[in-house]
Amino acid sequence: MPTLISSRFLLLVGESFPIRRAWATSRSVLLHGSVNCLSQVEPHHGSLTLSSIGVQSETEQWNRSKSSKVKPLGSPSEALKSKGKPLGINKKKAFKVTEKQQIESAPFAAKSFSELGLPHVLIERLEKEGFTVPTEVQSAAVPTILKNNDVIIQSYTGSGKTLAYLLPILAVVGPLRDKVHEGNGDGGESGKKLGIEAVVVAPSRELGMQIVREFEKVLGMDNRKVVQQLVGGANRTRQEEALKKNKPAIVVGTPGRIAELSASGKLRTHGCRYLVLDEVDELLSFNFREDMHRILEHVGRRSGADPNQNSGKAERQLVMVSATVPFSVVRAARSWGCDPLLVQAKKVAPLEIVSPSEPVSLSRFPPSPNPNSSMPSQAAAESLPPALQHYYCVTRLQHKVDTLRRCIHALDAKFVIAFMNHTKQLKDVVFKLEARGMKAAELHGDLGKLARSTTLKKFKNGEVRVLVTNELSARGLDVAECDLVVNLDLPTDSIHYAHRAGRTGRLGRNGTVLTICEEPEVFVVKKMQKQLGIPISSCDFAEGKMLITEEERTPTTSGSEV
Ligand SMILES: Nc1ncnc2c1ncn2[C@@H]1O[C@H](COP(=O)(O)OP(=O)(O)OP(=O)(O)O)[C@@H](O)[C@H]1O
Repeated sequence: MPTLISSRFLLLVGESFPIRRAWATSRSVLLHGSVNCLSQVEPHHGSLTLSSIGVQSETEQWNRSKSSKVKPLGSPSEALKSKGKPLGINKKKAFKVTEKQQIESAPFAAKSFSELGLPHVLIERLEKEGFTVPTEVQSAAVPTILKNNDVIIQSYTGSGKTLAYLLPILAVVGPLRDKVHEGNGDGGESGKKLGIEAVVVAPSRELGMQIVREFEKVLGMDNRKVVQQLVGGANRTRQEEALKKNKPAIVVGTPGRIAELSASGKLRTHGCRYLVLDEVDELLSFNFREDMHRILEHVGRRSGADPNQNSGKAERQLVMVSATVPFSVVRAARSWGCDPLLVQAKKVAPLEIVSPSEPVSLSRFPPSPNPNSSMPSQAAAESLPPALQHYYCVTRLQHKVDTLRRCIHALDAKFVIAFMNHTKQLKDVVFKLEARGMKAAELHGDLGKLARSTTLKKFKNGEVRVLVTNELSARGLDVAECDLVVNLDLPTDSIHYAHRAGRTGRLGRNGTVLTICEEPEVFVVKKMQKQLGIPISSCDFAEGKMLITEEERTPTTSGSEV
């Protein structure tokens, strides 16, 4: 589209470019792994890393002076180096910059799991499964939860929040637990006799199943019956039978099914020690209101205990988890938890925002006492993995799918998630992509459980290249290889943008996010760019290449000023 980009400075990836554009160009180099481009940059600046080009702290970079575009080389994390396997999605094309860039951006703390107070047997299991170094948020969360604190865990997508709560639970519950805890409560060799000891709630079946698999991975095949899935859409009678037969110590499920089983008396959770709310901001949305109320009132609450009394609160440990923690979550934590702490990648702090007497609202982002609160935007900014690169492309509605296809070819993306807002249109996009020879499949809530899990399996094993989906897949879905996220429709706000974007660039890997929009929608992209404090560069596709448009950079403002 020459007319669209003619007035701006244009970068054609793989061709010559002036060295003064090193910052923007370096991003393209990393994106495409083009040795041609690299060779033109290196003689002037030495080898580049993510931090050296400022991508790791893009917000900072964005706000800083334009003259200091190339930073000095930082030292790679020893912790990740010791893992010995590169995380890159472009492994085959990798050149020396790529590995350093990935190491730099990986969220690992320079610690081992043994420093976190976990039992030896659990650490052995972790090592067997290839988990040798905790991520930063795991290093902060595990000891904090082990000390019996109620917590909110907030860290960006793909930073390992699941293990951050799963490990301290397994340190106390089930066969891998610390023997110190053996004499506690009713006691029991495998922990089974104690009944349900941990309830983990997730907003979707897919996420629930994924959490179960993570538990099973750590527990090992022999112990996998310690955890039981209770997701909606699955056969309820079979779940009830499994509860009776296996007597699991941990259940993971969706709010509806857990509340249903609890109300019917088939799931007894009054003696439960842990209640985990994964994707808590989603769980507190209006849709889940009644079920969440039942769960919060019953799990870990002995019958007869007054929920308004502190004594009632202390019976269970509450763990709330999300990449985005809006005001409503802080309020919920204060109301339902006991002096909860906020755990982030490198810090643990008390919640100071709302007085404990304030009522909990189970609606999404309720009006806060401070109408100018920038909490949602701040939360979104902190939820983004640092190694992501963000672009937008302007096109007409009828050309969106073609732009998607050209983008996939230009970036040679292998695992693509394309988001839309309306379920009805997903099929049409799949049809168009397949007609052009690209393997695609739709994934949405109207499909049955089996169809959903089959599609997801096919996507994960590479049979399907493009997963066309809606908000269902925006949260929690962990497909490590996902290298491209495309917004075919604009997300409703920066929080939704952050969760969609977070399906790529997981655990320090590279990732690209492209928003395909029409001209009148560009202002929305600009607004999200400001709210998130990230650069979202304009781009186009021609001759199988990505053209990145250099735009005038305006300083970002905080979310509250937008
Ligand atoms: N210490 C670790 N070492 C290696 N891999 C890890 C480690 N911790 C987590 N992972 C892996 O990283 C991936 C991302 O973890 P996880 O899904 O828990 O991220 P998350 O922060 O919960 O993301 P989201 O916010 O999108 O739900 C998973 O595949 C997980 O198995």
